Amino acid sequence: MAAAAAGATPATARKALLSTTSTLLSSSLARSRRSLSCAAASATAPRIAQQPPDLLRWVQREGGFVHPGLRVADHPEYGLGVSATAADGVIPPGAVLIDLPGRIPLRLRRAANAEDAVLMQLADQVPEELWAMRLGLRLLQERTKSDSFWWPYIANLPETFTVPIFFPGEDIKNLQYAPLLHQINKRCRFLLEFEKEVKQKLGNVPSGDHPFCGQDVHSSSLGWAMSAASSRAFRLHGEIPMLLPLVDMCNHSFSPNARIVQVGDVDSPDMSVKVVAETQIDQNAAVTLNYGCYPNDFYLLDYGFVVTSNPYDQVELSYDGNLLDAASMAAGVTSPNFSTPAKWQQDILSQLNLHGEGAILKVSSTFWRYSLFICSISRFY
Ligand SMILES: C[S@@+](CC[C@H](N)C(=O)[O-])C[C@H]1O[C@@H](n2cnc3c(N)ncnc32)[C@H](O)[C@@H]1O
Repeated sequence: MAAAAAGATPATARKALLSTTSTLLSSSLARSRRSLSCAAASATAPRIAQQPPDLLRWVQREGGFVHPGLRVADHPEYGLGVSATAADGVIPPGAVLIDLPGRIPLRLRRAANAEDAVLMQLADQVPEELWAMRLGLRLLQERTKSDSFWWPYIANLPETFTVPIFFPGEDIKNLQYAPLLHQINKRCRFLLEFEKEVKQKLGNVPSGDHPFCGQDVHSSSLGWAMSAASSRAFRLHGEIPMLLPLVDMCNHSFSPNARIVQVGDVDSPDMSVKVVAETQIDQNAAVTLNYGCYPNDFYLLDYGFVVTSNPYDQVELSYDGNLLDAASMAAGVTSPNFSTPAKWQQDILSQLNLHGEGAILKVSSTFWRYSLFICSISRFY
């Protein structure tokens, strides 16, 4: 992801907020199942439970199907992953790899009782673009229950996530890409504000209706839950985001060897979610899914990784005449006129969608489009 010549940033305010926020969000996530306090990120994130139950067996016990030639194993770079075993021969295209009955996916549902009603009221306070926080609230609710049906799933989740809201302030600053910084900033600010709203709401709730079993919820536990949902949820029919145990152990590839198929409507009793082999899967090969054709800033923000040579990557460029004038003067140009372009120059900027309030040019990383941009700019001056 290349850096863009974007507008000036309110550096001091942002620095202050981000350093406060990252300190707050990277406090530690305790190992105890019932605790909602949070831990600093590490390269190979430990799981919520030190010795989590076997996820594959749990899925089978709850009526799901797992292809006998599959296992969950460490991936050298991506954490855990699903892969084919060495022993069972190749898996042919079209084979069902995983089949989850409707009771296994975890999603936010309309309120069935008082504690769910409170949860829904909190979820309704979350803007739609932060859908992962809504689903995260549901996950957090299950994480606090001592008898959660989903405990074997939750126990296998990472204790920490490598998404930028948990980066130290210095690392965030080094990202140097204004649209991404804006999103990180927005999320951090939201978490700090939402923590207050949650505390206020829960302060008036009778203990029996408390959606988190009376536990304190703070920005780092909310951040954990939001990151778990953003990096692991899938939207299938009806665009309802769901956490899909075991399926979400599959890592991402733009050339995946498997795909997800939803069978039946999300509310129908016979709904199920399958993972089906798209291509032959060789012994020991990783089972991969395509998480979506998104640019790298999206992948970094929601998933905490970037894809090398991402064909969907793009950068946003904006034209800030004052900033360019200031930079030119700092570089020794005596009278730059970036801030007062002539009519013909404005026309070129307009063609590039760089003229006018809020104008932004999205440039894909494909070489010829960069070249076109550079040619246009060099014609400009
Ligand atoms: C849906 S989970 C997959 C299971 C995960 N590896 C685990 O250990 O639980 C998505 C996360 O896996 C990692 N991941 C998946 N695909 C990746 C890839 N192609 N490159 C780097 N990291 C990847 C990232 O940490 C991402 O947030």
